Amino acid sequence: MNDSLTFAVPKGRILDEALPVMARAGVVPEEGFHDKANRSLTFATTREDMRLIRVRAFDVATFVAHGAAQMGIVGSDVIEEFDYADLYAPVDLDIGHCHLAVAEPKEGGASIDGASHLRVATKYPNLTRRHFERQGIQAECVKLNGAMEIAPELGLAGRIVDLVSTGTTLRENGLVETSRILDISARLIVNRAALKTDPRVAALVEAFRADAARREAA
Ligand SMILES: Nc1ncnc2c1ncn2[C@@H]1O[C@H](COP(=O)(O)OP(=O)(O)OP(=O)(O)O)[C@@H](O)[C@H]1O
Ligand SMILES: O=P(O)(O)OC[C@H]1O[C@H](OP(=O)(O)OP(=O)(O)O)[C@H](O)[C@@H]1O
Repeated sequence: MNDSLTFAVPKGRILDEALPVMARAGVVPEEGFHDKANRSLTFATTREDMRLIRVRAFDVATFVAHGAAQMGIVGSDVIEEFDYADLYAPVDLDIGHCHLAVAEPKEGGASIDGASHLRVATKYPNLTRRHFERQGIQAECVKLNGAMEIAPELGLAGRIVDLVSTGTTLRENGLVETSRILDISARLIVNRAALKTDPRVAALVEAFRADAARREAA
């Protein structure tokens, strides 16, 4: 099997935590990867048969689900939002911990919504709709790609659904968390067809799994 393997990583905040985990499984980028001025999106690794691509977090799942990359690392928020049938997430990497939550203005601004219909600003419309449906509430989602926290103050939506880690962003924007939807951590993801047909993918899954088990036991 001479085809090159492609491993997708998110360009943002998970990356620093992911690199040591990848290294322990034998996935090590070549020089140039850490150079902030480098605009290249594809990088060689110390394995001749593997390259890395560095893309937006949501796009990691899309590349892997379509088999354009055989494997990658992404937050479980992204996996749950897309729910791609061709994605398999076999290893919890125990990094990138945060949670998805509903938040509203501290001063009760969300009360402008009716009881059975809400407008919510979020990057996660599917998870948001599912969460409110479970309570018999129809959520109208306004899709934003960042800075959700300013939406209530500007009257775009009464509530937001966003990621929370320390809670600082909510606090500094006058919001309070009202319910927790999902606990999140980063996962190794693989394309199901690639896992079945390429033994190198199965071997890498085992390497990540063994490392996670070692860390859990430590
Ligand atoms: N505050 C946080 N603390 C810990 N993990 C977080 C936090 N915010 C986001 N994450 C995790 O990091 C992922 C976002 O990764 P990253 O920052 O690489 O995204 P990105 O591709 O830069 O985002 P964007 O598409 O918005 O540019 C989320 O999907 C989530 O799993
Ligand atoms: O609870 P905290 O520790 O304050 O973290 C939460 C913030 O982190 C994430 O944003 P990020 O910094 O990734 O920027 P983004 O808005 O561009 O997604 C998230 O969307 C929140 O805004």
